[in-house]
Amino acid sequence: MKIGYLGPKGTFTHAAVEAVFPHIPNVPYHTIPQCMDAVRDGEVELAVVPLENALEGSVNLTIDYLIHECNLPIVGEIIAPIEQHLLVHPSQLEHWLHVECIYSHSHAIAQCHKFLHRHLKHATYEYVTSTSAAAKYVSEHPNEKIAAIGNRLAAKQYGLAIAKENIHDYDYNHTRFIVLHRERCLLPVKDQEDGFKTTLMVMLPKDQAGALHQVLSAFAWRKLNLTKIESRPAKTGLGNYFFIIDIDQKMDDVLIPGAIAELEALGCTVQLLGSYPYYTVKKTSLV
Ligand SMILES: O=C(O)C(=O)C[C@]1(C(=O)O)C=C[C@@H](O)C=C1
Repeated sequence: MKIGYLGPKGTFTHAAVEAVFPHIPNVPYHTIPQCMDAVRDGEVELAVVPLENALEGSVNLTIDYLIHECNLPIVGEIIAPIEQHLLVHPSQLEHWLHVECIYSHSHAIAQCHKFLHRHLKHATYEYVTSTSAAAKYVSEHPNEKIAAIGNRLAAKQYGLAIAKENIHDYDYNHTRFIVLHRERCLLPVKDQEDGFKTTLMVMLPKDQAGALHQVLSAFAWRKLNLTKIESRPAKTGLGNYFFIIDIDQKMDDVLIPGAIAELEALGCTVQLLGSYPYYTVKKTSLV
């Protein structure tokens, strides 16, 4: 068995994979869609990709590619703490306040806006596919006045120095990663899961007054606790949206199937994206 992840080596996704699947060989892919395609095409059995960050919100590319392009079931979730550091080539360490351009993943830059505004106002941003891709670029251009935002694992992997630690703007910084497989399956994880979730995609019937209220009632009167509801454009016309709904429990025989049947009776299209265990990674087991 092999696990694909958003690479190159040293991303937060890589750290999450190593923490939960330490004995399974892993393979880096350049982009989130490439990771998902690798599972669909059978190059790897599992893929781990970022889904949502506590400070910056959803990783839209993951949701959109999953819904519109590569419909794989979610079979697990990893929740990991995120610590962002400012990384520079060791030769630039003393001059980090003069870096002219910051390289990183858009989510990582967004998690550090207050720091960047306060200390590096003059710098421009270069958005790349991952934090470790940024670290790699900085390591390969020692004479440029540039820095990357990334983690300790990337600093070590690419021989960079940490100019400033913990530059994320709020202490509680965690990211949810989803684990994808071609079919529903049990994960090869030794640790006890921390709980279960069920994720649905719901498309409302067109222009119906109170439709969202009725959808929420189907969960509310069954006392199904929702941990997330988010809308994304259906990409079929202005005002057309689908909802991603996370329910705080495993698929059962009565309540969730009953809620789905009620939504369908209301004219909604419902798709079960997965019912899966989640694992919370402790700070010490990361980088
Ligand atoms: O670039 C990485 O290191 C990733 O694993 C991607 C990603 C993201 O997409 O949110 C993961 C965690 C952090 O929130 C920042 C970046």
